[in-house]
Amino acid sequence: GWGYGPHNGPDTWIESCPNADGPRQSPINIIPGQTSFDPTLKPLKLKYDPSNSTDIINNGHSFQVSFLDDTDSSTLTGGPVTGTYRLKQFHFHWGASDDRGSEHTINGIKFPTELHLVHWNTKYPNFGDAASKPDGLAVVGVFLKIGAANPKLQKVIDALDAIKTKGKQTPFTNFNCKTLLPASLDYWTYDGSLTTPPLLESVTWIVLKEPISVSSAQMCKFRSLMFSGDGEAPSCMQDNFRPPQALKGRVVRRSFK
Ligand SMILES: NS(=O)(=O)c1cccc(NC(=O)NCCCCO)c1
Ligand SMILES: [Zn+2]
Repeated sequence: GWGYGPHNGPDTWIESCPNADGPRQSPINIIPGQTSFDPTLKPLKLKYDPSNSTDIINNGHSFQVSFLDDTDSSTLTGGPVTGTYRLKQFHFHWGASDDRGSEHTINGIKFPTELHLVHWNTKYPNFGDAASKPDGLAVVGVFLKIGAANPKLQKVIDALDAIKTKGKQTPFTNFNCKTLLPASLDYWTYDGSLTTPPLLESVTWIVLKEPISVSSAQMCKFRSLMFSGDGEAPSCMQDNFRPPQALKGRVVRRSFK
């Protein structure tokens, strides 16, 4: 199946995923000087209930923390979206070294890792259905830059030992996602897609301008995960990012002057 290696990486995805060269693919390079301030954009409203987190899993492409999404207790409203989007999961993308790893870039600058908080539109019955609709998903992207160790990440980092290989999962309760957000919720927004196959063009992207911090040592812990499962040829989970895709005439709006 698809992956991030030389034989199954992003440049090969077009072979089995025709969306790969579609009109609204993600990620993109954001050029702040070419974005358009939109005064009609509302403030982003993120409400996260720590009791909704359930478990953390190594899915062979990243690790993700999943949430109970049977009520409106963890939601995204306002911002560029209409209606209510429920938090489903969050995950990260990162590099083999601190000089790369993010999927979105700013003026061509790569961050060492990028957090994705994935939400689905409650006008649809569930995530899977929403993922096939043009207004089905909203993903908040948060850049992380190298600095002091981020204590808010430590609970995630400490759980990684239990999910080293593909398919492993472990309970992960009472996690407050709010602690992973920067002080400012200023954002860029554009119409895009999932950044992994099936590359569905159903995502309203909301990329926060302000990064949060992560230390090099914490990044090493991310890189200790494996793409491979037990009994498979070992392969370190790193460079699990898709590079920026063509803008194809899309406008990137910003919520801040
Ligand atoms: N990286 S991302 O665009 O935020 C994103 C968000 C939600 C789902 C996905 N991709 C997928 O679910 N792909 C299906 C197979 C992935 C293995 O679990 C990507
Ligand atoms: Zn992602």
